[in-house]
Amino acid sequence: MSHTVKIDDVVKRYGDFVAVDHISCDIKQGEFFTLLGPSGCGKTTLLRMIAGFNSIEEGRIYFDDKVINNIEAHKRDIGMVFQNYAIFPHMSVFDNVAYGLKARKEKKEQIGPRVMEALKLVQIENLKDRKPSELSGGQQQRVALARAIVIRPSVLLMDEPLSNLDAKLRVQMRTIIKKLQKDLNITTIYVTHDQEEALAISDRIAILNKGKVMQIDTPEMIYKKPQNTFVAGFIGISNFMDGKIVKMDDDMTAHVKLDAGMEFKIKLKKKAEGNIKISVRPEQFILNDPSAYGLQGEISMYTFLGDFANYEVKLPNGQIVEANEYTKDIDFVRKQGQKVSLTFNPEKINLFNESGTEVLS
Ligand SMILES: Nc1ncnc2c1ncn2[C@@H]1O[C@H](COP(=O)(O)OP(=O)(O)OP(=O)(O)O)[C@@H](O)[C@H]1O
Repeated sequence: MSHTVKIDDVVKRYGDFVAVDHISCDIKQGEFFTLLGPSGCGKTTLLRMIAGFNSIEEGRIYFDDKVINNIEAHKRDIGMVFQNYAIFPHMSVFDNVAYGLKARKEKKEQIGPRVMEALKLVQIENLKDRKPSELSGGQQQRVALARAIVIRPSVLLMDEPLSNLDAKLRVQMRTIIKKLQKDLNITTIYVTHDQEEALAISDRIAILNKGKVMQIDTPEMIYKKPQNTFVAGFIGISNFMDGKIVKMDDDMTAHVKLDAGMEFKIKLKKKAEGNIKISVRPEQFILNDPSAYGLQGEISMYTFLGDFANYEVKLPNGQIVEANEYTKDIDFVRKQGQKVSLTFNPEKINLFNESGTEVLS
């Protein structure tokens, strides 16, 4: 049975530098949980702490209700997949996968069927006699995956397993990994810097920045309801605009005036005043004729992208925003230099405090 993993206020320092800065999160049994963030945010360091390759200086990590801080890596019952495959070049595919079972002194008659079962799960049973040098990158990564799951680990850890593969193979492999993870129901912690991959593959994502957790949520909530401007800016495209709350009604409706010249009303979770920031996704802008109410702008660039067009729109204050519009009919594609008015549904945007650290809407 696979474990829950509880990370409780853990810290890792390299000298004065804090690589993992009081991180906490609860990972459910069978969950596909991803650590996502820019380079150097501490995701590999945290994964290695869970694996037992890095010491845990402060805080605790639990597998179910057992503290694992002082348990050696090879006794933690984890499977690991790395970016560089880390398979043995002199051994056949079969022997690579069998290695972990032999090391655990599994019964001889069990090894063959278990290896074949794992190879079948990653769809490379026909390659069992090949050497790694006779395999493509994607096939090598399947060997690494088979080797990690053959021991039936309680927790599966993966560190950028797809980043050495080309784009098409990455998409294929992530589907295989996701399906395999669900079929085996193994609690999985996955590290990536690729936001699309994280959104596609995860049950929940922890967004990290500078060693701290910025948000833990489902992919959909991370995209639609970022808790701060870091997450809004890191995931997908967000147009940030400055403004002011000019009036607050008793029912928490804020009257907002944007510096770029438009007023709108938005329901907030709590009372607020003064300067604020909003973020608007390109697909949330509604483009209208210039006579209509909204932010008045001029299209400074457009890119036709098949089912939608992407426009850069220059606002009167000089700011350029990105807006997308579906192009069911090519005749409706707007052109450079054309004047437009932009509006949005306030329920679809996010409003943050001035420093961007807290979502207020
Ligand atoms: N052994 C070490 N000694 C000193 N600093 C380290 C060491 N290992 C990592 N760091 C630093 O800790 C920070 C976090 O590193 P980590 O490898 O966890 O980042 P990451 O989020 O996985 O980034 P990437 O996506 O680039 O792999 C980085 O700033 C890194 O330079």
